Amino acid sequence: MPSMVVIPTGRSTRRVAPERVHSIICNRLKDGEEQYLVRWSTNTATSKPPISWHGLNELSRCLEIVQDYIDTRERSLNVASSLLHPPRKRKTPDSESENERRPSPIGRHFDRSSQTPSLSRSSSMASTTASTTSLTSIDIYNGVLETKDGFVFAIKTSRPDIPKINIKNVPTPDMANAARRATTKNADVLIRAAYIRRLERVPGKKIHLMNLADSSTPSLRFRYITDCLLRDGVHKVETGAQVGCQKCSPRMGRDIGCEYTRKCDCLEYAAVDESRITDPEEKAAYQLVLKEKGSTIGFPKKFPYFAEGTKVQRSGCLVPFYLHSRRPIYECNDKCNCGPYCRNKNVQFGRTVELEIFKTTNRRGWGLRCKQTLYAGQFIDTYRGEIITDAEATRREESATSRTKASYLYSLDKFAESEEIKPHDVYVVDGEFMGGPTKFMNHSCDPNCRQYTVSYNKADCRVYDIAFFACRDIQKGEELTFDYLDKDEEDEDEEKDEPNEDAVPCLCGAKKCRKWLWT
Ligand SMILES: C[S@@+](CC[C@H](N)C(=O)[O-])C[C@H]1O[C@@H](n2cnc3c(N)ncnc32)[C@H](O)[C@@H]1O
Repeated sequence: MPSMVVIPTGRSTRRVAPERVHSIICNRLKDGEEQYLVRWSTNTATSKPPISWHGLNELSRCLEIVQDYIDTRERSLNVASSLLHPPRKRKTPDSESENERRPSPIGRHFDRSSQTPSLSRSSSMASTTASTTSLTSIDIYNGVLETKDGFVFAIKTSRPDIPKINIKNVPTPDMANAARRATTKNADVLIRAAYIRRLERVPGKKIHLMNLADSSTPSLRFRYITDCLLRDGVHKVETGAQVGCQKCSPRMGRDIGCEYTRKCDCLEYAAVDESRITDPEEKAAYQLVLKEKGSTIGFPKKFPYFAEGTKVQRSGCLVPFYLHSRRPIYECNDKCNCGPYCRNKNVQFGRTVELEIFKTTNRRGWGLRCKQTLYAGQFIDTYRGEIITDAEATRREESATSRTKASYLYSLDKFAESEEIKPHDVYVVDGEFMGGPTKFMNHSCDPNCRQYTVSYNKADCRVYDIAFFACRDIQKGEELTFDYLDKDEEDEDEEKDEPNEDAVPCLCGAKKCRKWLWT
């Protein structure tokens, strides 16, 4: 039988080992200290798992779990209810299912208000007994605590001197009352600081966090990544098979790479720049190609980005032709001969603008805005996450039990029709658990940003980047939004779908708002 360890408070060397924690089920203020009731995992099912109270100094490795608890508690208190709405186009895996195992003390208490708790001693009784034994002085139920290598573990025990409590009866009415009165201010501060530390580690320009609406912080379960992660069953065309432009060189045209050449293989599928076809013979050849739907290789191509030499604020921005079309952009890649400074490389170098994640005040959850003025066509960032199969996306959607979840699933179906990719073979980006700050971009029916397909490998029509560009000049501090429906121009006059029962009301506030996020 392991010996009982009373964890000295104020010693940060001993911390609760998060992998052993099932959930946090209650909070309280004890002698001015915020404490949280940890339910420990057990190997076998039991109605009396070990439970123990811990201060924040012991929970520094478990802040995600504390945050889950606080979020659920807030929802139960109805303070931040209905911030996020059920997704339509794609639903997300339900991290709330985890939360459902971690009932809020308030919700639980109300649910069971007609029941008489079977626990004969309330927590306050337990602490009264505490004065007589060291065991109850730290309020441990159904188990003992042990420390190893600075970590605290709980071990189930049947020692008669340890208070027994059935998990169904936790929180007790006394605990629920105390929880309702207790603040979570210190935990909120620690959670916010942990999130900011993570943002500081994201490469590139600074990402700020601002919340003037409430005390919440975006989920600590989110991991910032710089490249998408390919999950099971997702295959990218090997980089070995990637084709780069071979006939180009770093010293072509005006010393700026592929832009002025007609030889660039990467521009194979780019739009033909008809204004540069002046020779009558070439004009006739081009007409023939158009008629026969032949290859446009060898004709001058429209380059996607403004080159150096244009106005400073335009340099690197999308040219109007691409900005106003839905045409995919093919950038040069590592296999190209044009070298690292080719102007046909832009999105692949990542974000160069300073952003701010902020809490909206009209029930749209978090949003994203820029800390600097952006120009029409300026690249913002890509949408990143786990790339999963359609089957996995469906599984994650179906496992969602909450209808009040935000959607972070984005189908990579740009080439589905042209390449005859079957719907179940289309991959999906899930940006809920890992990704970039664009995860927080909200929808607007009158957006200031637009999403574009950017590919570095024309042989791969299933894995590509989704890149956000400003579609008009954007003032510093303006919220960045895009249209979630991403309709091609030709679809835009399509008849509007009637909203179904799961339709999410749109809160974008635009004059021409379609009223529904997804129908
Ligand atoms: C990709 S997330 C955007 C970030 C999200 N606001 C958050 O806090 O994580 C998409 C979700 O945001 C919410 N949302 C975005 N735009 C909205 C709008 N115009 N009206 C209402 N809800 C919106 C919906 O819950 C939607 O499922």
